[in-house]
Amino acid sequence: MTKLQVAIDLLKTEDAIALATKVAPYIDIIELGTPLIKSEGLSAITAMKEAFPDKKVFADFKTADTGSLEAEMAFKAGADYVTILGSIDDATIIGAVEAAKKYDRAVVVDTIGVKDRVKRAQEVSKLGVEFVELHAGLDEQSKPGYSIDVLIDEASKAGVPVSIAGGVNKNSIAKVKASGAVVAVAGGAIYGAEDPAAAAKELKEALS
Ligand SMILES: O=C([C@H](O)CO)[C@H](O)[C@H](O)COP(=O)(O)O
Repeated sequence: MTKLQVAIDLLKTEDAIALATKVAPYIDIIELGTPLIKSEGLSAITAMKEAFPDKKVFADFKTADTGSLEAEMAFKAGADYVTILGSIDDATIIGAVEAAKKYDRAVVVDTIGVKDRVKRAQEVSKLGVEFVELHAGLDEQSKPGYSIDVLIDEASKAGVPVSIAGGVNKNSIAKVKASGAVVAVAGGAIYGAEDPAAAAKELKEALS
C-alpha cells in the first residue's frame, strides 16, 4: 500500500507540531521540510520524534556533501529517514547509507534537479537507499506548464521503490497510487488546506 507522507514546510517547530497533531491519524511519515530544519535546527527533529514516537520522522536535509556526517546528525537527533541529493557523487550517498546501517535508519535520495530521474533512481537504488524521491521542488512547480504527470509516468517506469513529491493533491492522488509509488508526499495540499485533517484524511482514504 502507498504510504502517506506530510511535508511540513512551515518555519516554526510549534506550528509544525500543531499541524502534525491534527493530521497524525492519517499520516505514516512526518517530514520536516528543509526550510523548517534551516529555521529551527536539529532540535525540531528531536521535538517531532518526542511528540510522535510511533511515526516515522523524515528529515529533508537535501545533503550535498559529508553524507556520513550529516546523516549521523539527523539520526542522532531522532530522524528515521534523511534525504541526500541524487545529483551529487555516489560517495556522499554511500557515506549516508553507512551511517544509516549503524543507526538502523534509512536514506532517501532526492532527485530534485536531476535531469534523468528514472536512470538516477535505478543507479542509486543499488547503493542501499530505502527509496528514491521523484521530486519537482516548489520553484519547479511554479514554472508554467508544470504537471505532476511527468513524475507519475516516471514512477511507473522506474522499477525501483520511489516516492512522488511535487504537488500531490486530491486530484492526482489516485494516479500516484496507480503508479506503484511506495510513498505519496503531500505538502501544500495538507498544510495549506483550510482543514488540514480533512485534507489528510481524504488523501489517506484515496490510498487505501
Ligand atoms: O521538499 C519540498 C520542497 O523542496 C521544499 O522543502 C516539498 O516539501 C515537496 O515538494 C512537497 O511539497 P508539495 O509540493 O507542496 O506537496
